[in-house]
Amino acid sequence: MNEKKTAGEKAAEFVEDGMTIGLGTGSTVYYTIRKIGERVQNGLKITGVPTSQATAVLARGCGIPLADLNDTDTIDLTIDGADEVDPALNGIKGGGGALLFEKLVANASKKNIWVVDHSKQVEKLGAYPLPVEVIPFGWKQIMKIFEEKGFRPVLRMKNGQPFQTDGGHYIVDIRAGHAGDMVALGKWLDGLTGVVEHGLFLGTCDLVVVGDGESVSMREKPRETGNRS
Ligand SMILES: O=C[C@H](O)[C@H](O)[C@H](O)COP(=O)(O)O
Repeated sequence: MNEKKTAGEKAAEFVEDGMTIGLGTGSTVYYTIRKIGERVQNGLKITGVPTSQATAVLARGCGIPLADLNDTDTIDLTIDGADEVDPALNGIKGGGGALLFEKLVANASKKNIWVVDHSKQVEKLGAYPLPVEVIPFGWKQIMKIFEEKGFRPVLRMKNGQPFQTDGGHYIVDIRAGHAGDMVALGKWLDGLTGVVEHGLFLGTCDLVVVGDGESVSMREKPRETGNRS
């Protein structure tokens, strides 16, 4: 069973006529975008706000009308993937390098749904390498800081060159498992000069749709979960 497909397609059912929809990035939301595209061909009227160049290409190919985030007042719903999700629906994102645009779109959205296969569910965040987007100038200085903290940083590469995000930045993947308090880690990263964004999405997700074997399950954010960051 393709759990990414079942979860991704299920989430497309939340899209309603007239909505502005944030379109996430990755191999799971791919199926959501394809399904939304089918519904658009059958008369659904929506506007999509893509979170990456790859998603813009995919969505355009599916016939989904697109708008830039700068030309969008409110996004009704964003559907996106995730690399890890904990029981409070906090997560790590950015395995595909789209975290900065994804966070901007998510923060502008009234509701956020994540689509994942069952392997992405974890009790505690941090086993998955946490992507940190940094400016290319002086990136080695930031690596040093991460090394001193025991985060074992790795500059993400592609075809023998540093991987470049759609925003023109680099990604440093760090091992954050031992950090414990992810809120504190997020705040620390927010305050580091040269760090543009990080892949901790805390309090962002309202509903997760999980592909699990033959079935799909859904979990809502617990009420006590704090503000987005
Ligand atoms: O930068 C990429 C995004 O955060 C993706 O949504 C995330 O990596 C999950 O992707 P996938 O569904 O391909 O596992």
